[in-house]
Amino acid sequence: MTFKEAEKRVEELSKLLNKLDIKYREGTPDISDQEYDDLMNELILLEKNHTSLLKVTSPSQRVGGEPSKNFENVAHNLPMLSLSNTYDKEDLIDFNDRIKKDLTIDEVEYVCELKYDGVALSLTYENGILVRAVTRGDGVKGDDITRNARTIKSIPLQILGDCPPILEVRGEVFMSKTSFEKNNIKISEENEIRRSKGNKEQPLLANPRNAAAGALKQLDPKKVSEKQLDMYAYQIASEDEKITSHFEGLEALKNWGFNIPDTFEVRSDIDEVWDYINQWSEKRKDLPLETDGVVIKVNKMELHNKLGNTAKSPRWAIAYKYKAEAAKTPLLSITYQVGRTGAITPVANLAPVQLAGTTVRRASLHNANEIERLDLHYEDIVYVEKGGEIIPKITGVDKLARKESAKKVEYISHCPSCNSELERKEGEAQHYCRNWECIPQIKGRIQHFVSRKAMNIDSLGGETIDQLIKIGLIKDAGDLYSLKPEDLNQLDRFGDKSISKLLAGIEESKNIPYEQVIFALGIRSVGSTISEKLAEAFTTIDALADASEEEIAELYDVGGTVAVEVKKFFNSELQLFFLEKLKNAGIKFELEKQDVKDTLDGKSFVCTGKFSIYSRNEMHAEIKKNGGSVKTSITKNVDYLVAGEKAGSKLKKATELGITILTEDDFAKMITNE
Ligand SMILES: NC(=O)c1ccc[n+]([C@@H]2O[C@H](COP(=O)([O-])OP(=O)(O)OC[C@H]3O[C@@H](n4cnc5c(N)ncnc54)[C@H](O)[C@@H]3O)[C@@H](O)[C@H]2O)c1
Ligand SMILES: [Zn+2]
Repeated sequence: MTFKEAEKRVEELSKLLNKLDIKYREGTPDISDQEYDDLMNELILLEKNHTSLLKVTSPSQRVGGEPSKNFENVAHNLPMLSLSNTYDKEDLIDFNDRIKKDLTIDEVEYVCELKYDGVALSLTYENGILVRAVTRGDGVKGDDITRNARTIKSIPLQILGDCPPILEVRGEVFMSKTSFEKNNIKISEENEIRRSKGNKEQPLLANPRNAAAGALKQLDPKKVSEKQLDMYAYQIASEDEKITSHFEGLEALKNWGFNIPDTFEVRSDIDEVWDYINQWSEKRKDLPLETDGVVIKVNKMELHNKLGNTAKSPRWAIAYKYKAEAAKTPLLSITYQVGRTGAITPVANLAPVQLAGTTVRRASLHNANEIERLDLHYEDIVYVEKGGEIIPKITGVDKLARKESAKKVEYISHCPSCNSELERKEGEAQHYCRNWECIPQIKGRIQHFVSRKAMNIDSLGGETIDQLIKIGLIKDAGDLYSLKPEDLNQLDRFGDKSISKLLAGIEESKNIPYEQVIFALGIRSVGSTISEKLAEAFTTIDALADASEEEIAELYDVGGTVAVEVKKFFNSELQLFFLEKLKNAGIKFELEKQDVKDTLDGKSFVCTGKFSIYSRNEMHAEIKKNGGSVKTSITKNVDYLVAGEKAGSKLKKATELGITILTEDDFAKMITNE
């Protein structure tokens, strides 16, 4: 490579790495970590061979991100560095050889720790009290997020026992796999409500690391606490003569009350380090948090000082990273699936590739925007990664491998099943087929109807539904209730046992409670949470059918979109025909009364302000459980206003209208009949 070529490549790589950093921090990396690290290593090598090309602004010289404008920026006592990293055993051997040579010693003892996948945080304690928590930022200065850090349970606010008057501890803040899942379930549930109100949905958390970073930067400490973050400490960064080894440091941290996992170990040479790496390569998947490698640190503190740091990382440590669960494979074709609501989902068919122990053949593409975002072309080589979902995700495209003749993927304009023209509303991501009789939609509606959270007829599988539709035995789920044994005899591979099992399942579904029946109807925007709310408010199907749009929209957490969809459903001839069949079959179209007490005697309530005993949702649930109803706005028909702290305009209006005002205590007494 000539100097000119090297210069050009350095510039190219710097630009690319800067761009990739931004996408990575946003939680939507364009490429896998390993590929990023390969590009970084290429840059480092070029800069090493052509020292005049090395600029202080190069990505190779920079640590992490930038401090943000939302928090006070604080300079670190000692810079918070990154770690040099490798995916190869060879590099570990080189690392060990170099240390031995530099220090002219024969043996080096190491401590191995797992590399926790989160964000670095520095904690300062003065006389044992936590006074400051600062993020890594650009390595020199970071964000003061002390208030947020205090909400993390595994961060001690006060040190146990004796400690130096000034103590700086560094560690990794992370979101456990369980919290990550819980947080995403919560977002999905909240999205159901947002959707129902026609509000914008919140994106799901991309991965635990990104989620932890995002949570730490919330401005409201209460929001941080809700995210259930954790922290593992991994280093004492302040002077402490008593501590002569990293191992002793970790033990001291443990005794002072820090959270230290018991996965760290002392290893007496590099071969033993390699054993540790192998030992954890699979086992780490059972740990409560994501880890992406092993950090290998020289044990003796005195050697740390002798070895010192580079601009970006300490010379006494290295990270060995496990190869990411990502793969590269050609895109073969795209299939467009039609869901029960007519929504179209594009799915990428891939050349089979091994990923995290399974063979991957398909990946979800979500919608036209996603295809656009990836700038996907036919025959592209794509990167697939396995996240939390079952179906892997395409994270990027190898644009360098793209053939010049490759054509951009154009989204379909007509339904792949019935050929109706597709519709896409302004501002919506999804395309829809609007043909009611489109076969996959019929099948989807029936599958939804029999699903576990709906009518729970698990003896009816997808293939059987296909056959029943094909033979013409069913057009909708209502027809299931008139199926006879002799009808089912016509099905392939469906013996007497299967027949009686299916019929029994159908029969049992007549006991499914009303709120689940509402969900089973498959009204758009009506998920299981909304179904429960509708069932509580309109205790029979006729009451629901007769409810006005305003009455539905007025229900707490329900909103306009649901109201429109419910009305649309009950105004549709086709749906009325379907309902008639269900009615004749004896499906439960009424709420069972046993759970409802009549303590509140049908009175209506509005709740406003901040409460200390109940959350708003709990209070609403109590009202309904005790036979009252919940309204969202004050009118003269409201019986009570329960006013918490900072009640505001509703309190004023209620007072003007002479509505009885209750405190939270009054309310609690009322429902406990005190
Ligand atoms: N895919 C992409 O597009 C993309 C883009 C940018 C960065 N990245 C990835 O991010 C890396 C750079 O991030 P980085 O600078 O935070 O480096 P890093 O995350 O690879 O390593 C340094 C960090 O490891 C953490 N750590 C975890 N466990 C530790 C332990 N036991 N002891 C000490 N430290 C521990 C510390 O917080 C430390 O700051 C790159 O190497 C790359 O893999 C990927
Ligand atoms: Zn169609």
